Amino acid sequence: MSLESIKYTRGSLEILDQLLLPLQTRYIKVRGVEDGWKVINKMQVRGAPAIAIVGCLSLAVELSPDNESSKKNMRQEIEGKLNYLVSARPTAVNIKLAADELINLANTLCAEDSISAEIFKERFIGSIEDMLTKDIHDNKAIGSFGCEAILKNIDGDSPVRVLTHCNTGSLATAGYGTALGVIRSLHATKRLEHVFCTETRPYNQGARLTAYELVHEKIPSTLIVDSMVSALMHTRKIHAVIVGADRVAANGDTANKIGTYQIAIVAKYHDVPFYVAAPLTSIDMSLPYGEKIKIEERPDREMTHIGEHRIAAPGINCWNPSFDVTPASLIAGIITEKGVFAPDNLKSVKTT
Ligand SMILES: CSC[C@H]1O[C@H](OP(=O)(O)O)[C@H](O)[C@@H]1O
Repeated sequence: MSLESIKYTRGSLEILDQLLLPLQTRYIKVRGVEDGWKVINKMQVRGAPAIAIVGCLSLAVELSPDNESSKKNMRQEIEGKLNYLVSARPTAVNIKLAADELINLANTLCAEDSISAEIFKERFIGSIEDMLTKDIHDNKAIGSFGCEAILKNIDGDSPVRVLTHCNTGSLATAGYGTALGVIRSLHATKRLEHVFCTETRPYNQGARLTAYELVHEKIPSTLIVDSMVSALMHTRKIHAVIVGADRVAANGDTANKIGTYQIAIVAKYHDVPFYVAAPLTSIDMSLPYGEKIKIEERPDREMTHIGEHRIAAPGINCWNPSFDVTPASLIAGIITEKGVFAPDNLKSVKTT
């Protein structure tokens, strides 16, 4: 049983193959950018922050043994490889923003005559390695702010029942998680009565990954089928919904795992506050609203089969968008490492 999705030391990267969870724990070596692209595209590693971190670490591993190239050559290689990594999956913005920052860093280091090729490489790789520790730090802050936001609506010190969708925990980040980080913080402060997690068809991030994390940490939880959310809210008092994000547009519209939008609609109908938990690296201020977000469509086989077992009639057409967009009007707040913001107030915390 391991919740460590990423194992990294300078020059060496392994990722936990999430396609095999929860029944098998197997790590895969990532030797460079080609491997990085493949494990992201196949969803052996997934989750917006983890995609960015693993993608960039795959470049760091590839660069590490290079003691011959000039700064100029490294910089040229870097831009091409980062743009290639960004193409592995189109919806989550984190890897694109990380790539932009790293290309800017490479340009700055290249332009500084006093910086040797050796220092260039050290500073560049060090910047990527910092992503690991920053992500965990940011997730702990998201957890704390999210806990505060949910509990402020609760009378006294009674515990809460919450719902989450997909997987936003240690398996989707460098550790602790975003929406699941809020749930971990509620549990740690003894204010969590119960968490309900949806199975999240067709990849089953909830049934296979979130349930795995919750059971591992003995957090009181119940798995439900995606189509049970309205019945759950009709029969039980749910105090809040907390989900993650792959890309938040400037107006607060949020792309997240398919099924999120309808949960937000049901939450509105039942007057349950619906929160998005995401680091600032998931917010794309270059997109004015959610309709502009590119939604990845995945292979039919992810719907028609579970493993090698076919569950859908041969010949049926499939539509398999991996994400949908929840309008800002359905979102009570966006929980970030800098605090909780109204969806229409993101410009107060992020400009690019
Ligand atoms: C903190 S992970 C954010 C986000 O990523 C997941 O998508 P996928 O499993 O396809 O990478 C899901 O939408 C999570 O909410």
